[in-house]
Amino acid sequence: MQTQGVHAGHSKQVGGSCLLLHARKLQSKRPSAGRHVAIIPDIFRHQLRKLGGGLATRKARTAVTAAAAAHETIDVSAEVIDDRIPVTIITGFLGSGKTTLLNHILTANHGKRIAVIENEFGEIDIDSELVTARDTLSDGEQQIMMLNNGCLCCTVRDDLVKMLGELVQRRDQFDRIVVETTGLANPAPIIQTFILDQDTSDKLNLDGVVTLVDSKHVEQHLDDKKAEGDVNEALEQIAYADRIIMNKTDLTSDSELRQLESRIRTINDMAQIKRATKANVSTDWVLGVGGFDLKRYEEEAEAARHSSHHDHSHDHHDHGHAHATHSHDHSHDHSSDGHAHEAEHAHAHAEHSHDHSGHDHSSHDHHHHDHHHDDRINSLSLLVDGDLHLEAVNLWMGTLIDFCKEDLFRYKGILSIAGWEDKFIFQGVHMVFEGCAGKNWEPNEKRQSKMVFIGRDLNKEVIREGFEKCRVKPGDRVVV
Ligand SMILES: Nc1nc2c(ncn2[C@@H]2O[C@H](COP(=O)(O)OP(=O)(O)OP(=O)(O)O)[C@@H](O)[C@H]2O)c(=O)[nH]1
Repeated sequence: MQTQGVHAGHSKQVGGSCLLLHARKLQSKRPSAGRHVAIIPDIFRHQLRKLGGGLATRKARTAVTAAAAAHETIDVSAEVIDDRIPVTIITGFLGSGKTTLLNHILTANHGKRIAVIENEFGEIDIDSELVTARDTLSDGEQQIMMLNNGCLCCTVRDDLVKMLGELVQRRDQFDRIVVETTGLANPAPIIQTFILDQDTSDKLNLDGVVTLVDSKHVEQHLDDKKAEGDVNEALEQIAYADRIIMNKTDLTSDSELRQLESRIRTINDMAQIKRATKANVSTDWVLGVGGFDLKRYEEEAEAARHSSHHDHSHDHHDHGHAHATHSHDHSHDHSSDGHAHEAEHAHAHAEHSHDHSGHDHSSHDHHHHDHHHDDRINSLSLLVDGDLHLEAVNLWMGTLIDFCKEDLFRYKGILSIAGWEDKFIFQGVHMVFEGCAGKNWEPNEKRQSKMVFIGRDLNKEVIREGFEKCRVKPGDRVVV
């Protein structure tokens, strides 16, 4: 049985406790801290009250409550093995290549035993027949379950929970679960099932959302004007993704692909993107994503930082980043004035990243600036140099989450809090927030805070200004 990353366990099982205890740890370090309520734990408690749990499991909450009642100290550095079953959601618009990817995963040589849940609208099961890989699997290996006659995100959501429960009973027969949604599924409620349903989240760990994009046809679906309140599924499937496969590249030109990638980036500046034909990507890249794992996020950011320092070469074929039309000047001044700026293109990704802290993005010739799309769903990446005031961040984040509510789809960040030796890592889905102390800032490491928000109708200007106001400015009194 594969145990999915010990780090995942650390963040998900004890996300709440490490955060709360971190505040206590600070108190013991600094006598003055006791007078001030640690703000991020406040947000966390607030969300727990509202949602009855979320990303923190019942186990974690019990541990926190018990520890708080007994005034005990929990070893927050202890790694907790996460033995929950990892689940990958494959989504993407009709015909984008989901079943093709599934076949690829089922036949690839990765040594993992996979159970599949296929969702189809109609009563007649066609999709499972298209999973040609099933013919090559022995009876014992066949774990393909069909959820017919309804969509996972609405009518058959309870069936999904039931089916997952059945799989949990047979967990010795496989290592992970892959769920293929219908082409018209809105991934949000499916994701929430894994986060908010207590029994499900206790036993299953949502590893990542992989979205297939039909590079030839997706734009027309993105442009679909929907009535107020209706979901544009193609947009939402991109917005919630941890991995995006721009499939069917054989049907499009390079310049179309660059243009599409720029547009995808404005919708989701958090996901990694790969171009492919026949969904032929490395299975490691789609399985074991750790998309909801704080430690993993920190590691990726770290890798991005190192690669940006040591390797400015780009593999255009692999990640297809739209650099051909960017005019990046890597000799520009990276010493920052520390202002919060919006990085409208992908700069902080494990595979490809730059540290452009503080430089003026408006001076770049970004290809997608020429192509204006009125996508109500988009992403905002912010980066400021220096430290942030704890209380200001608390207030700002709490207000933002409360105000945006369901319009805030996903967000992640790594913050530099004044007076804290370690980084603060957090992520959230709608109003479910999870955060925890990360690694210490290295002595020579530039302290800075970055955040990515993906949502609908986000008021970028207001969010940017709010973030900027959290910065510690020269002469500020820092309260920790
Ligand atoms: N030209 C081309 N065709 C592809 C590629 N990938 C998949 N296809 C074809 O596109 C069609 C749809 O692929 P599927 O994998 O069934 O797509 P899907 O997302 O599962 O489709 P639905 O279940 O209907 O939503 C099939 O005929 C595939 O063979 C590709 O990279 N290039």
